[in-house]
Amino acid sequence: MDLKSSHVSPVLTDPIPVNKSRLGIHSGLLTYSQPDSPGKYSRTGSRKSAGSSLDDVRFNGWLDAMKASSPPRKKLLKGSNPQVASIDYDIDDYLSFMVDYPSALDSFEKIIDRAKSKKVAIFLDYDGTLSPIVDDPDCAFMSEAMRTTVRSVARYFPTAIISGRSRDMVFDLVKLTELYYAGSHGMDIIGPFRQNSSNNHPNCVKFTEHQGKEITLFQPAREFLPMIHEVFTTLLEITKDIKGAKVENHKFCVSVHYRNVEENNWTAIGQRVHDVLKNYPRLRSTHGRKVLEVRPVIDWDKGKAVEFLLESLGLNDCDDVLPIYIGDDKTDEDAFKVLREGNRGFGILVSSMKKQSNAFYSLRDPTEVMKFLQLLVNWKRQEERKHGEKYMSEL
Ligand SMILES: O=P(O)(O)OC[C@H]1O[C@H](O[C@H]2O[C@H](CO)[C@@H](O)[C@H](O)[C@H]2O)[C@H](O)[C@@H](O)[C@@H]1O
Repeated sequence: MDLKSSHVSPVLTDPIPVNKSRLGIHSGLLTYSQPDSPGKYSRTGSRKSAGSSLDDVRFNGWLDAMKASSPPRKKLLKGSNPQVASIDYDIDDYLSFMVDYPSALDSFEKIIDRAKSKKVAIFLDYDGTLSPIVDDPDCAFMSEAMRTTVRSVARYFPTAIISGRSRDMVFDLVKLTELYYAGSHGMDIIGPFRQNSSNNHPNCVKFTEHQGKEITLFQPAREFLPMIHEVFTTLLEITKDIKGAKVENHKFCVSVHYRNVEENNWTAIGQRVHDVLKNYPRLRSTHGRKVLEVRPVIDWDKGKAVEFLLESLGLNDCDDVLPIYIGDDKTDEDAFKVLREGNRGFGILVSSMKKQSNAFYSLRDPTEVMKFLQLLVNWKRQEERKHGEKYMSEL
């Protein structure tokens, strides 16, 4: 990706393909009143004009996806922690999944074979990767052991966290200054400053930290801030009567959680989000783990954020760089895809269930992620020790 030469805003101008087909499927019943005024930043009517039946089809697709993010549990492995929300271990499925996406722990030798004499860069998702999935998003804490491990990783490799949460929120959870952070699915990045790189992009602001370090703030969806705030307020209001619903403002995107909502209310929650978005053709919704994520329609995602950070780090088009991205949900697929298609590194999917992915390897849960990161650190330490010994013997 050459951000430098294009200087094109990632904001797309005409996001909604107009499909005129009418399939005549009736929509679900609304149990709430839509706000009279669509709000200052919305553009009423443009989605509605595509026909309500088309909306119904789209909505039904949403409902399927909402259900798909919550597959039924079958056989639970022993020793599961009851406080951890989603341990959907099905042993048979998991074993067949491992054939397609081998364990990164079992394949560690193979991985370091590729890493030898390369600069390894580490990209980490937060929820479900560094912290276990729990019922309350405010309580998704990472363990001290994981924090210590991530700190060691950052000592040896350039390391960034790329999360759907707001950048401030993910920093408050991780609390490590040694890393780079990208919040709101990569739409809010704090990265290193590099002259003559994508940092010259118009959406980049360079500034100097209090310790004197020059850094770059990149926010490609800045113009959406008031719109996102407005949508957040609306979604908060119209879901407040649904028990268990939770709406989070992540600055450049909004999360609507239904993990704690009774399944027979999922239609209502999906329908309300869907109806609000009819008034905002420049926003779309994606599916995470029992969460609908409302975000700007811009050509920017976690994959683009990886490319941006690699370029900022001076690691973009080198054959001697091996980026590794570890993540657990659909939004991480954009990053896996960038690495797979560019044949430049690989993704590791954190999952205990069978899934289709652009990743190459898998890890079952954050505990395995921590083991993998520790193996990487130990390997790097040994490499450095070997080089040190070789250097001394040559003196
Ligand atoms: O990109 P990520 O760092 O993985 O963030 C994705 C979403 O993570 C959070 O929600 C998820 O984790 C919660 C805590 O374990 C869980 O309760 C929820 O069901 C999951 O969807 C976060 O709250 C969302 O805003 C992020 O978009």
